Amino acid sequence: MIWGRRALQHVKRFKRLPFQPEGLHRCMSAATQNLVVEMDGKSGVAVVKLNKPPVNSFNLEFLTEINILMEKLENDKSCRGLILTSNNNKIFSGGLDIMEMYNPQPDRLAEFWRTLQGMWLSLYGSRLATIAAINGHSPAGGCLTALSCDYRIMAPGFTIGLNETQLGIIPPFWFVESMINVTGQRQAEVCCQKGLMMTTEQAHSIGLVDDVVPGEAILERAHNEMKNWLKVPDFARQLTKRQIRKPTMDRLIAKRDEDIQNFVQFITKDSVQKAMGVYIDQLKNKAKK
Ligand SMILES: CC/C=C\CCC/C=C/C(=O)SCCNC(=O)CCNC(=O)[C@H](O)C(C)(C)COP(=O)(O)OP(=O)(O)OC[C@H]1O[C@@H](n2cnc3c(N)ncnc32)[C@H](O)[C@@H]1OP(=O)(O)O
Repeated sequence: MIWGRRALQHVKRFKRLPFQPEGLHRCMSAATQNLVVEMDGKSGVAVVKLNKPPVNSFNLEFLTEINILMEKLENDKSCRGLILTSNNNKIFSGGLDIMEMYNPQPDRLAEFWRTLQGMWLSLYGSRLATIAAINGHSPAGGCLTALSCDYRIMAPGFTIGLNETQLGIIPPFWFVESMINVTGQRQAEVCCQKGLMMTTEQAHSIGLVDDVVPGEAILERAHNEMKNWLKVPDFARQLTKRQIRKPTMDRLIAKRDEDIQNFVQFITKDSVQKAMGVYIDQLKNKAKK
């Protein structure tokens, strides 16, 4: 992948701090502008916290940061597992940054979508064992991110779902397939068509979420679950994951350009722009109240 100038600026910002002793093992902390990363050198588990106020929404720059970090972790032989969570204990991620899709410049819009595809491909196809510790609301693109992991733990009191149809948007086939692969066809049919935002308990009952744990205990639970995943020899786990996920990934890889064109054509329609404007006004007005 060729990174643009903006992306390279982010690479420079990703500062590696010196190894620091933590207990008996070494722990590395690092930070980009919008990500907090804690790497435990002994267990090989990286905890990545989304840290982009106010709602961890994914814009082009944030997605680029995540892609660069994923590449670093994939290439780091000592890293075996990734726990993805939020630094904001109320919102895991508000999904795609709606401002990227409102009055967009077509070139940036296409780059934005390609970068989202890249993020999904790297997380969904990661060699690492991946656990989403969902410690807040997780609509649309936030839900997709969680669906891309191997295991999901969610705190009660929040909502999650692919709610695109509620916004008059058709969820792309790879969003829907991600849901089907986790919940099964019937549940995916219902929740994607209706654009359901489910409570933690509802999500658990359809298998979208594997475990429900109070927010304050979610990271500890994620680390314990990670130990189970890392008991399996890496190569066996990785090749099995690849075998299961490859057909879904291949479908996007084969249609990547077509998918970008569809997205750009759809988003730039006058009717969609009008609806987007109304939705943004509603969000801003709600925030003011
Ligand atoms: C052919 C295929 C075509 C298209 C496919 C497109 C697929 C799209 C996928 C998506 O992910 S679309 C985005 C969907 N996300 C949402 O609809 C979430 C909307 N937000 C919320 O529901 C809530 O904001 C919340 C995330 C639950 C947080 O609620 P809270 O009450 O804590 O915060 P508040 O609503 O006051 O928002 C604070 C602040 O943040 C702004 N905001 C919220 N969400 C987004 C977002 N997704 N993108 C950009 N900005 C967002 C909100 O406007 C407020 O801003 P302000 O303080 O400046 O007013």
